[in-house]
Amino acid sequence: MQISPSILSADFANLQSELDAISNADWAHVDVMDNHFVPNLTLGLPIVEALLKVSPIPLDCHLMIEDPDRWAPGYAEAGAQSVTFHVEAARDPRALARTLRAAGARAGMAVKPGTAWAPYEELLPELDMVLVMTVEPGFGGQSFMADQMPKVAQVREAVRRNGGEIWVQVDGGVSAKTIEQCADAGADVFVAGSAVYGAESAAAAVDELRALAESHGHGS
Ligand SMILES: O=C(CO)[C@H](O)[C@H](O)COP(=O)(O)O
Ligand SMILES: [Co+2]
Repeated sequence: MQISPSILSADFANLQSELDAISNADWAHVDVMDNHFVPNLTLGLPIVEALLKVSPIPLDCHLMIEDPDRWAPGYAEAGAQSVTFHVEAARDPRALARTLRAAGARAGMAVKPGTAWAPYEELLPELDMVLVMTVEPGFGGQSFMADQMPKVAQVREAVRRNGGEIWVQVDGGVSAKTIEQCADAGADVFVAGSAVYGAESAAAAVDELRALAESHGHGS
């Protein structure tokens, strides 16, 4: 069970200290948005390169961008430890996942709430993580979509069948109120932005979320 706080809800003027505040987390989730794939603009490769130099924990880069086939490899080459692209935007997800792995990153593939999982199951051997979005991508602080839990369970079942060590991540509206149902459905990596950075102590929120997930996990 791993916790990946999203720095989307952090103070962008003080990202180094905001990363230090979650050094007890497993990953720092970095939401890259390009104003095209989603109607919001955050940060890109130069900022990720700067964060990689100072982060006490590895970076989990969630690319909400058009043309990830072109842009995602640069994040892996820069040293990002995990790079997740959206399958809706990728021209050749299989080749892209292979390129990310060859550059030394874990390869993640994300599916939006309206995207079915079944057509992509055959890509599992190329992947280290599947991200099931539990909000429409684009903004932090949105309401959790419990109707995505059957998809989380479907992905977990496919991972079991595939036999690989593939993580199942949920992202969007994850909090102390919603994390247990995600763990019950089969998620094992939990992104939380507002629930961590909106808390009085970000580190305490990370510990609380991890304890809740671990008490409900599927045991892998
Ligand atoms: O990818 C994202 C939005 O597209 C963010 O990672 C996500 O929304 C985290 O924020 P919160 O926990 O506040 O929902
Ligand atoms: Co995200």
